[in-house]
Amino acid sequence: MSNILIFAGTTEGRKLAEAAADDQSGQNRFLVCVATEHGKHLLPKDSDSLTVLARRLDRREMEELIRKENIDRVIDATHPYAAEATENIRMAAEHTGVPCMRLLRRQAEPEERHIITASAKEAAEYLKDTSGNVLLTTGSKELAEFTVIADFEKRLYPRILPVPEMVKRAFDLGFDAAHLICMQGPFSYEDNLAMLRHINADYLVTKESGEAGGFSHKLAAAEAAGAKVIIIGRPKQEEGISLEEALKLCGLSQVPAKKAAWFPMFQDLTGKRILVVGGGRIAARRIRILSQYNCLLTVVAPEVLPPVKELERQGLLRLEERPYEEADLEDADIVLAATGDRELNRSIGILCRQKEITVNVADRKEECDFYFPGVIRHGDLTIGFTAGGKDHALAKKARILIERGLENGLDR
Ligand SMILES: C[C@@]1(CC(=O)O)C2=NC(=C\c3[nH]c(c(CCC(=O)O)c3CC(=O)O)Cc3[nH]c(c(CC(=O)O)c3CCC(=O)O)/C=C3\N/C(=C\2)[C@@H](CCC(=O)O)[C@]3(C)CC(=O)O)/[C@H]1CCC(=O)O
Ligand SMILES: NC(=O)c1ccc[n+]([C@@H]2O[C@H](COP(=O)([O-])OP(=O)(O)OC[C@H]3O[C@@H](n4cnc5c(N)ncnc54)[C@H](O)[C@@H]3O)[C@@H](O)[C@H]2O)c1
Repeated sequence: MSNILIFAGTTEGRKLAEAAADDQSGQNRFLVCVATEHGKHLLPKDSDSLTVLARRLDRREMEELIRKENIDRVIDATHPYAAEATENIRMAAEHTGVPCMRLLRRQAEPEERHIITASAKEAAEYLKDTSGNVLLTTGSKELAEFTVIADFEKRLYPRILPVPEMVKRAFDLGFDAAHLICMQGPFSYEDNLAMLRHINADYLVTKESGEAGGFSHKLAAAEAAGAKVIIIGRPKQEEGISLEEALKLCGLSQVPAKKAAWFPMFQDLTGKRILVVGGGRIAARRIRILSQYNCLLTVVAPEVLPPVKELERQGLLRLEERPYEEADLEDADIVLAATGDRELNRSIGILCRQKEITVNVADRKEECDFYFPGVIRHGDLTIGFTAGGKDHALAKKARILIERGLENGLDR
């Protein structure tokens, strides 16, 4: 019999817990720790083989738990950005002499997710060819490097220590007072997110500072704010084992994911405030359909196709011919992100989930709360088509086939 302690809080942690709950071998007892009741809610119910504990533990409490429960092995499946938890788990395991494995999702190399540069100079060179606001968190020493950027005093927001020499250096270089963020860290995820939002940042520049510099908080906040991260110096990839390896280590086999199709729920859209961001081919196709459902439609896009303008003339929607702004989400009940800009669509999806607004992201099915169906209306009959997001052309083909069938008198 072995006792295994799992720190969960990620999809991988949940999958491991599901496999543990299904374990019929009688060989293992699993104790799964998550930080919150919400986290517990997402996990399987307690069973003979599994107990879930919902509480944020400090290092001492972790050690007590490991000793009290006679833990033989620890698996850390916390979030990659939860660097503090990972450090506590590692230390607690070390102090109690229990082996500890870090479970990590296979993810893209940092080079694919972020812009990695060798120096501040190189980061500045990169920014020269971009537009949008930048939160500079590299300190005041390298500020001069960034003055090669055109309009640097308008685009850049340096975060520097509230020390007279440093503030003076920034002024001497020509930075604008209204753009200086003079504060002493450490900065939490929330602090970073608030600052990125406040300055409407498209970029965050940071050094690869390791944990003392709050690096992971910056990355997580930038992701939530939809800001691209430029890292000076190459970040270390955390080492760890995969979900498959963790399952094997625990003698478990993965519970097959329940691949249920999505339920076709027909919804009353009367009076619902629906925001469509984008006015191209895809948006126009969806706007045309939505305009038949008594909802309050708003379309925001710098360029829209003629059919959308025609619907505006008919008073069926409000049209804002300009780029999207975050404030557009205020008051929306449902949002469709259908611009040609992947990063923008993605950030709209993230913000909507944060604000609990139902969202459809036309270029990434994984980011959708609902799929837009192919639609047929034939008298009182309404038909929606989906191929579960797996074969869009099939949904279209089926729609056309049934439409023809209806026209040819299938309904008689
Ligand atoms: C039903 C329909 C409704 C509508 O759009 O009005 C619809 N897609 C249709 C057509 C279509 N879509 C695409 C093509 C190009 C050729 C091809 O790939 O086949 C064509 C053909 C065409 O346009 O002729 C490309 C595409 N679509 C999605 C992605 C991203 C991804 O898969 O992650 C990409 C790649 C984009 C890229 O590369 O950037 C995603 C989604 N598209 C969906 C709906 C949702 C689930 C649908 C399902 O059940 O499968 C879902 C998951 C989310 C959503 O957007 O709601 C409509 C038929 C309407 C009709 O004619 O009746
Ligand atoms: N779900 C689907 O069925 C499906 C099918 C094909 C393509 N797609 C994806 O859907 C997206 C849109 O495709 P499309 O063919 O309509 O593209 P498109 O190029 O015809 O239209 C893009 C629209 O986005 C608008 N836009 C660009 N920047 C904007 C901003 N900052 N704010 C507001 N609006 C902005 C443009 O003005 C334009 O109206 C693409 O990402 C495409 O990959 C989805």
